[in-house]
Amino acid sequence: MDLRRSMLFLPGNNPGMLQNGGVFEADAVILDLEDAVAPREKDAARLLVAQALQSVDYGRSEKVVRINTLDTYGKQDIKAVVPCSPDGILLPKVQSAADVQQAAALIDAAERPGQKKVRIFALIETPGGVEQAYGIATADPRMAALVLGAEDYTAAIGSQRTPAGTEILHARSSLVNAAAAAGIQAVDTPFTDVNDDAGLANDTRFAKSLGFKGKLSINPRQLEVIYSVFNPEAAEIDWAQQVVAAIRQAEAEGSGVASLHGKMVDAPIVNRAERILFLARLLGLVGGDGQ
Ligand SMILES: CC(C)(COP(=O)(O)OP(=O)(O)OC[C@H]1O[C@@H](n2cnc3c(N)ncnc32)[C@H](O)[C@@H]1OP(=O)(O)O)[C@@H](O)C(=O)NCCC(=O)NCCSC(=O)C[C@@](O)(CC(=O)O)C(=O)O
Ligand SMILES: [Mg+2]
Repeated sequence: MDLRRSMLFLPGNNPGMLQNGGVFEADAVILDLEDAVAPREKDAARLLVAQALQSVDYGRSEKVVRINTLDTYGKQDIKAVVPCSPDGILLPKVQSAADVQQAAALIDAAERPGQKKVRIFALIETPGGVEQAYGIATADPRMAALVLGAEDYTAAIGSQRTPAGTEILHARSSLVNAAAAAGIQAVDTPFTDVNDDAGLANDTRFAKSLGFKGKLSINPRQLEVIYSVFNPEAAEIDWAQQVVAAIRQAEAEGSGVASLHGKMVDAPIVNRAERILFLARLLGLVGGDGQ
């Protein structure tokens, strides 16, 4: 499992933000050539992003480039940035499996021999994309995650964002289900008020409860809040350790079901506990044996 609690957007036309993007310890950075960049700045931003990929140390952050749609500047973007070894390409406004397959073929042609395969992240931000989410998630082996873009999506369905998020519940759940069925991750839409930490925490907790594995961010100040939600809490880790201990003891006694504080522990509960311990191990919160 790759750690993508938050993916931080860095506007591709802002040399300062591109340069500093490695210091925030985001699980992923997204060097943006699409909506953060005005049309007259597209060529300059493409050069800047290609240069940043080769010269800036983004540390442990996964390096992802959001390109433009393939019917605008996207083909030029792929040609310029893929040979600079990004870890992934975020495709905006994906509507169908064919969109992913067309991009995959272009990426394939642009990769240098021996280069690590570039993953694809599909930004789902249209009603058609939501309808086709499973086909998109399974369109190509390069697919790493489905990512929700709620601003474009709500504009397209003629709705408005609200704090409760009722208007995007269907899209959120559709993405989570499609991604889980395809065995990839779902990453939630950004929270656009960078000064409302409480609102961000609520929105992130809700996204996590639906099954999202991470959330986009647009400002480094949002990372700590998002991490605090996605990181397993001490009580969760403690529960997971007790579950694993209980099932081990039951198995030693020849049973596949255990009881913990009066509650049944069987395979799905153990799977959930193991996911928590896996994440805790990745984050160094427990040792290699889960203790
Ligand atoms: C929001 C704001 C203007 C706030 O500015 P503020 O000035 O109030 O920020 P401050 O916190 O005061 O900055 C303190 C220090 O942090 C530095 N700093 C800030 N942000 C940084 C950053 N991202 N990376 C590195 N550094 C950063 C800053 O340079 C300063 O450094 P320094 O001067 O050295 O102290 C700013 O963050 C920003 O521009 N964010 C990126 C916005 C963006 O990428 N949008 C497009 C992507 S979303 C999208 O497209 C989604 C979607 O697809 C979804 C859909 O469809 O639903 C769609 O279509 O909408
Ligand atoms: Mg968008």
